Amino acid sequence: MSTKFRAAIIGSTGYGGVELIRLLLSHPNVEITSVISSSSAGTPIADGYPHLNQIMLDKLDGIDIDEIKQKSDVVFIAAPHGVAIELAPKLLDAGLKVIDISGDFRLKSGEVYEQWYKHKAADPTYVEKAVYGLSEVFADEVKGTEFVSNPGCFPTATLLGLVPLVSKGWADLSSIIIDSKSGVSGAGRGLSLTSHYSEINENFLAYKVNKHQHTPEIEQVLSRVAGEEVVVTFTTHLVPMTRGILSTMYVNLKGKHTEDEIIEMFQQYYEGRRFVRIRSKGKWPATKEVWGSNYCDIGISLDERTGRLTVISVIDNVVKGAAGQAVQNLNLMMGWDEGAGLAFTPVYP
Ligand SMILES: NC(=O)C1=CN([C@@H]2O[C@H](COP(=O)(O)OP(=O)(O)OC[C@H]3O[C@@H](n4cnc5c(N)ncnc54)[C@H](OP(=O)(O)O)[C@@H]3O)[C@@H](O)[C@H]2O)C=CC1
Ligand SMILES: CC(=O)N[C@@H](CCC(=O)OP(=O)(O)O)C(=O)O
Repeated sequence: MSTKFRAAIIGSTGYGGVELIRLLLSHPNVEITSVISSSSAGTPIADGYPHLNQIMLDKLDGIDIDEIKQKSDVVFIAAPHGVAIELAPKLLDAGLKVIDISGDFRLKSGEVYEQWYKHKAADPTYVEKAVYGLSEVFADEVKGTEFVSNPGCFPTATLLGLVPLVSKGWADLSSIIIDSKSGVSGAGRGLSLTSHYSEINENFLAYKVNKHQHTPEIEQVLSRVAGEEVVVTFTTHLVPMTRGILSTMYVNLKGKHTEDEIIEMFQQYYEGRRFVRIRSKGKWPATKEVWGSNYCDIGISLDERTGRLTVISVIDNVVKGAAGQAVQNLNLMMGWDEGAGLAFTPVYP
């Protein structure tokens, strides 16, 4: 009998789910014991994803809490908003560990969740239990927890570029502007007009301006780190590529700091955290440099004329922004090597 930790994936037929399959298939401590679909139970997962032929023979299971309990130790939920609100409490009550990659348990205020997600909020008892899994910042809280709420893709890229500055007290908290761009896989596999080839090819557009659901998530974390309320301006854009997020953050500094000093402070903040790489002076990262990997690369530039800092952060939205960080969080929860199953090089070119 296998002694590996058994994982089930709800939403395994989506982009986040299928990336979890890719990562967990090579995880040394984990075995995928159930791939779950709410709409295609009984069919082989490779029917919808032929790249899994001869790699994963499993048929999709339906959603049955008792069966999931029999078959697994941890459940990843990679489904649209609202699904985990119903399922996570049942899975936790059944004694399972849960890692939810949707936004359902990220916001501590139900009122704020309902305002931004236009959906009834989760039971506050379970919201309280959920640990926000921004791995490099909240690792101590993730260690040993049963329930992780995985951060959103834009917040992951953005917060990793802002938290060191805010925690050090070097940022003018009223000045933060975030300009983010995402590849189309961030919108999931479902068809929609904006992800339609002829709409996005040779195109570049802003969307959900001042209305993006990740705004309160970014503000919640920055406020917590700062110890006072932080409000940001956050604009998202869609770019004609498949994977990748690039976030550019503009921040006025409090006090005088040189660029060298700021780069060194970032390097110290992330010392020993292998998945965050701070670029040296004059070097800025590109999405291709993290493609298919769990890295977040950050470049920093100080405009000495204005005293304004520019921080540029890149991730692969499906890996560090979703499935990769979820696996990193499982590793932290279990006390395993943080990089287990994630120690691969970005795909280049
Ligand atoms: N794509 C990305 O880069 C990121 C996505 N996320 C979040 O992760 C979640 C999944 O995203 P993504 O994989 O891109 O989305 P997809 O649209 O690609 O996949 C979502 C999957 O959820 C399943 N699903 C739909 N309805 C239900 C239901 N009622 N119960 C259970 N499962 C259901 C569907 O599969 P089936 O019909 O087979 O059940 C579908 O394949 C979302 O909440 C998203 O916001 C977070 C960070 C990054
Ligand atoms: C390109 C694109 O459409 N991206 C999605 C990201 C959604 C996501 O990953 O985050 P949640 O889990 O918080 O929904 C968006 O902007 O809504």
